Amino acid sequence: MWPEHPAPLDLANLADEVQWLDSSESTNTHLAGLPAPSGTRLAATWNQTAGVGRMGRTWISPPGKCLALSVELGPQLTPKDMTGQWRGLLPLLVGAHLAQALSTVVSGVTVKWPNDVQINGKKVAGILGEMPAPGRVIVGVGINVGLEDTELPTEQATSLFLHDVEHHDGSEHHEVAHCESAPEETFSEVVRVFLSGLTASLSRATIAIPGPLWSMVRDLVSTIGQEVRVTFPGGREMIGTAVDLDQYGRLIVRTSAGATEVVAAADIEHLRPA
Ligand SMILES: Nc1ncnc2c1ncn2[C@@H]1O[C@H](COP(=O)(O)OP(=O)(O)OP(=O)(O)O)[C@@H](O)[C@H]1O
Ligand SMILES: O=C(O)CCCC[C@@H]1SC[C@@H]2NC(=O)N[C@@H]21
Repeated sequence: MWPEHPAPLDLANLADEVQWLDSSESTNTHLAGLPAPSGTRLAATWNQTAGVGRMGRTWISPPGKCLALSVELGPQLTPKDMTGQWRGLLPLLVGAHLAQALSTVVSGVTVKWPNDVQINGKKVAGILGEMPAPGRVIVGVGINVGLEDTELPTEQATSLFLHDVEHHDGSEHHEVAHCESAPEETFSEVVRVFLSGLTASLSRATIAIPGPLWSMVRDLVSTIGQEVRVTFPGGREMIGTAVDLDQYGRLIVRTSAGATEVVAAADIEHLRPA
């Protein structure tokens, strides 16, 4: 069972400043309200009461069941030009590292463009990048950890608990729980893999994104190759096949009439494999 009151995670040394919060309205908003840090700053809680999602939506986090974690990248890790290649690629890079970390305890993890992490096509985590002031970048992730099926906010959502990973010991048999360690220990390790991977990638790539990093991201984006419905801000819709990701993290979509559209911001629905 996932504990009703999970213990704080051990996030020591994962950022220059680490704040574990008993509760927070929104860990992103919490960090944005603090003065800019001189290094990286991390805030996390099991009890986020007014989580913010993409496009002003609500992020639902039942108490004790959903990890809310935000990191302000700080001067050393913030990409120098957030108007160019990084704008679209940063959320994808975060998603790719989170997918890799979750893959240590469950199989079938991919990234749905632009910013959802899914297990077998269902959303297990969402990512929200925000720039509260020029040069400040905060990346927030909400991970559905202990939700039972009656607690899922939508039919398209899932949780790690539903994949039996709360005691996972890192062995090959992802669907079976064998280990004696506390679920919080397992999950602290997942977060450690996620943040250390993200930090290492960012420290290698503050100006442009190296090709191998872009390829790593592209390989995890399950949207490529799918037939998709694209809904642009404003409501225009388009159906086509997502054929690739460009160097700016935009999705290339080809319609059946042969037109190609480069999509920078939109909601995507996977219809069926093309
Ligand atoms: N804990 C949560 N887990 C999953 N989805 C959530 C949660 N809380 C709120 N939602 C929101 O429910 C809505 C429906 O989720 P759905 O999986 O259909 O994704 P979507 O519309 O493709 O989402 P997105 O716009 O983030 O890509 C989304 O806006 C999603 O962000
Ligand atoms: O899929 C989405 O719409 C993005 C959800 C992002 C949720 C996380 S939880 C931690 C951080 N704090 C927030 O208020 N939102 C992000």
